[in-house]
Amino acid sequence: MLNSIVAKKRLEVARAKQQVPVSSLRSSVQPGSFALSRALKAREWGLIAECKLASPAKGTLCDGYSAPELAEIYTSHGAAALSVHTDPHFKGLLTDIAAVRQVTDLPILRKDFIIDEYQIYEARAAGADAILLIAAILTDDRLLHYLYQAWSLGLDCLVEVHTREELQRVLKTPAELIGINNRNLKTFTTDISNTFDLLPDCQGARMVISESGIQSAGDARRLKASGVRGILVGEGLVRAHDIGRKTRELTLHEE
Ligand SMILES: O=P(O)(O)OC[C@@H](O)[C@@H](O)c1c[nH]c2ccccc12
Repeated sequence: MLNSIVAKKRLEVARAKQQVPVSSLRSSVQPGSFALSRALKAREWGLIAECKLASPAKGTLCDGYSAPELAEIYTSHGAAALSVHTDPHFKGLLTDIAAVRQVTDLPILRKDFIIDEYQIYEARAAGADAILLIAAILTDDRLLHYLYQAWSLGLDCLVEVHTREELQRVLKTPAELIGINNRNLKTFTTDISNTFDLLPDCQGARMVISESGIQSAGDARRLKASGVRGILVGEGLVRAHDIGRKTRELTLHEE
């Protein structure tokens, strides 16, 4: 599945480059100001709430709300930042970032499969503050190159790992934000114990975000107690009976 998504992504990027060449995209970009890392540093605990309308494994997850409608709910209920899917397998579009930007001042992470520098310019041109870099689909050289490329545009990078081997590779880079994905991208099953397993290996000044499969305030509390700085949650929010209330719950607002 991951391989087929990446193969389609290459075609998608090739088409986009034909429509808007990298030179014009580059000249239209205003640098960002590292809003995601600033927001996370300003608090002990942060919820990155994801606008996730569908997933390849489960199909439609949310048909009652659009990405900007979800963004408004998340913003008014205390999320620290937003993640916006821009890949079609998740019913996402690049234009969703600009639409979400219209309704919120929170930092926006572009959630996609970044395999080309072009997508980093696209992300910033669309108004994103951060990108996801997935270690499993990037070589060491590319990962490092994209990190510096993003930073030169004032964009933060959430660098995602699922295994200890990926984490060791990422620890050799200066990545500041590490996302431990609890979802195995090959089987799509989730288990939050993956965060507890890998967390002790994350040394230094890195901030760790636990990603995927997080459902309850209990999960959030256990992750916070273990030293994680925040969580990235999609399904647990969009499938909740009361999305605003679930958002508030995962911000651990009462504590
Ligand atoms: O919906 P969940 O289980 O809360 O997961 C959110 C987020 O972590 C997930 O969408 C995600 C994390 N990394 C990814 C990489 C590709 C696609 C999707 C993802």
